[in-house]
Amino acid sequence: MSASGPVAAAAPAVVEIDQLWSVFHTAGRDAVVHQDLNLRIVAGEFMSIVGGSGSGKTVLLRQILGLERPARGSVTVLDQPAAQLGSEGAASRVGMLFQHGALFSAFTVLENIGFALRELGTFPAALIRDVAMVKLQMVGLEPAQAHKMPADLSGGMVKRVALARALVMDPPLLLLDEPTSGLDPDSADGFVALLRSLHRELGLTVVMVTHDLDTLFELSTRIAVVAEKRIIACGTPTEVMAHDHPFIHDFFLGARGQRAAAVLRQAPVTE
Ligand SMILES: Nc1ncnc2c1ncn2[C@@H]1O[C@H](COP(=O)(O)OP(=O)(O)OP(=O)(O)O)[C@@H](O)[C@H]1O
Repeated sequence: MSASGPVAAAAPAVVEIDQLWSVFHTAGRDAVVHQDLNLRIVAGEFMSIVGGSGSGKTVLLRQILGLERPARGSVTVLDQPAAQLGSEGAASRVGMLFQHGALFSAFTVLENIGFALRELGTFPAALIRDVAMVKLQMVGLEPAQAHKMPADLSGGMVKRVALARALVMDPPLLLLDEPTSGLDPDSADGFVALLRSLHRELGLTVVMVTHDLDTLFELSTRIAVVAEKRIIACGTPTEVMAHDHPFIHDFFLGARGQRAAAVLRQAPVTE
């Protein structure tokens, strides 16, 4: 069933963004990044956010994480204002994969993965180790990697460890910021395959920011396009590509976009 079909339409909202304004006060003036931006992301979908450089994609992810506050409007995540997610327990609701992995360099792989559980201060160390070990294997890493330091990992392994850390508390919502950036083509393909299988097997709702068209077409059930401070188009990849807007035209219909879109014709993404 396509994500835009009746099941997805009837699914509960995991993220509800209503009339959002994001405003930064810099150098004595207000810079408006989002103006009356609306977006609804439902359970089980893989929503990608695309837009030009500086269009406000990362700020949107930070709003969903509760790291930025709406100047006006609202951002609701799992029926709660995003700003109230707080740091305590937030990892059980939303997992975030930052662009460069952002591992703690002084911690081992296993310590990185178990970080959010350790911070809670309520679980015995042995249990945290066991859970972290399960997550390590879930992202396709061998137990032998558990005691390595981040500096000894390849780029692809760093991303996998960061993903295991984001999922350590089994959050229903996963945010990905440029998940394949900095990876060589083979590692990127492997990571995309992992994201695709975890999305399906764990029933995750995923929100991803990416510039990479191959990643976009391989994974997205829907795409939201940010331009002119709002969402100018939102729908299945095919629906969005049919939209008549100069950014969409340049982004999708250039030679690179056409090549990447060929994957849609071979194997349409389904839930
Ligand atoms: N903390 C901040 N203070 C002031 N301005 C900010 C802040 N964070 C972001 N901005 C501004 O908001 C705008 C949107 O930034 P954002 O990082 O969301 O863009 P983006 O779409 O993710 O860009 P890119 O694709 O280049 O990463 C930019 O003009 C940026 O300078």
